[in-house]
Amino acid sequence: MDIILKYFPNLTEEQHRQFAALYDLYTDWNSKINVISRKDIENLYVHHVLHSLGIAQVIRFTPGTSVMDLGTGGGFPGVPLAIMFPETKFHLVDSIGKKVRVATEVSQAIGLKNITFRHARAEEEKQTFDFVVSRAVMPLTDLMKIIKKNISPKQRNALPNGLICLKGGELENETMPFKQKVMIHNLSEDFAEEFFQTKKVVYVPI
Ligand SMILES: C[S@@+](CC[C@H](N)C(=O)[O-])C[C@H]1O[C@@H](n2cnc3c(N)ncnc32)[C@H](O)[C@@H]1O
Repeated sequence: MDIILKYFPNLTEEQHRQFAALYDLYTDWNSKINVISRKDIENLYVHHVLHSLGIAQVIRFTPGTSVMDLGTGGGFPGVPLAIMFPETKFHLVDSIGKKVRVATEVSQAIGLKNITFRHARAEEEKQTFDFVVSRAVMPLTDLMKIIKKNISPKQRNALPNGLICLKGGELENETMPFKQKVMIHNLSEDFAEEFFQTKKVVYVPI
């Protein structure tokens, strides 16, 4: 938890309480339904919570914005982002029902009001959003094909919208089709310590 405060020292009391509660909740749920590798649960704050918040280093979602988390698993990056941006609406989608259950239970236990869930393949989700976020789910080009239908058409003077994902490895080929507009942000070591080698936030405005 200290590592979250190091990078986000201005949390409200409510956010502090919510982040602090995650450890016991995920430890408990993870012993019943595996959403985080069991030996990694000790690293919950660095490998999962802080890593998810890497997206908050790149974009501050403005109040009223809507965000879908595609392939959220046990709630990453969606749950930490929903705590960080209480005025933004998050919709977390995953094709594995028991993972969605864990994310739902954790969110209810900490009293998150700005979050909804869907147990479905993202291909079936028809709602539109300002942004889609995703961590460790599929290559950029596959994500793009799926989410084209989910990004709200841009209005005149609209705020930016697009796809933001946590990525690792060689991105040259993966980002090639989006070369002109892709923005790549390197996370610091604390934010991305060894986790899936995903040390970059890739933002493709649409
Ligand atoms: C490696 S896990 C990552 C989970 C989470 N994003 C995280 O970083 O902890 C990949 C997740 O994507 C989900 N997934 C893969 N393809 C999907 C699809 N087409 N629609 C919805 N969920 C999908 C899987 O069920 C799985 O939970």
